[in-house]
Amino acid sequence: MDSQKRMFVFTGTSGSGRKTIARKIGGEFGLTPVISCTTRPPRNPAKPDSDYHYISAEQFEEWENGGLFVQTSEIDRHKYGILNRELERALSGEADVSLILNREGASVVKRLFGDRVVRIFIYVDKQTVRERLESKGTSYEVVNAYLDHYPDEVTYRKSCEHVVENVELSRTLEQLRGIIRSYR
Ligand SMILES: Nc1ncnc2c1ncn2[C@@H]1O[C@H](COP(=O)(O)OP(=O)(O)OP(=O)(O)O)[C@@H](O)[C@H]1O
Ligand SMILES: Nc1nc2c(ncn2[C@@H]2O[C@H](COP(=O)(O)O)[C@@H](O)[C@H]2O)c(=O)[nH]1
Repeated sequence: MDSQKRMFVFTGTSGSGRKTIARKIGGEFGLTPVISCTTRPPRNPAKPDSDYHYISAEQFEEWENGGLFVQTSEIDRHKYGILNRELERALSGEADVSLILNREGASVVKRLFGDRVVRIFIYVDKQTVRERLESKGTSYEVVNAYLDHYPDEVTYRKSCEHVVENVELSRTLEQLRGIIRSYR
């Protein structure tokens, strides 16, 4: 693997806007996204998004037993993990990479890759999470699951290299541009 590549890890509280931010900032800076596998069904099964590789529980278990994942986590009865080959492919390219992980995953990659990993903690308050998710039609169960995780998730900010509150998107993106440029 190329030791020069940075790994920007977007972590934080669920529903805070990490996917939106990672997509926009990743596009601007040409970051290579590392797509996780999950056994969670797509939010809209009729039109699966490209946020994950959606795989069966059996397939996940087989790959997990075969040691194919860098790390795995179980969240709300669903498994999530980054494949070694997916990360290696991303790191063998020309660009820095981006990952979206919970605190467990972020801690593992930090331990494995040290200073190359920059953890950016994105958060908003609980009420804002609820309002944003409800406004995009997210189910009651999913909104409540996100909010249940909030107290545990928010404590991880102290461990991260950067902490950004995502209130006004344009301001968040400006802050992030400054952060990413400071590593170049
Ligand atoms: N600054 C912002 N202002 C208003 N709405 C926002 C802002 N940032 C993101 N959103 C909206 O909030 C919702 C949640 O964003 P997103 O799906 O990116 O969050 P996430 O943290 O990746 O969630 P998850 O925990 O599902 O990974 C989306 O509808 C998104 O468009
Ligand atoms: N430890 C890992 N966490 C991951 C991975 N891929 C995503 N995630 C995190 O899971 C939760 C739930 O995601 P959701 O899209 O189902 O709401 C969220 O915090 C993600 O950041 C992974 O490979 N490892």
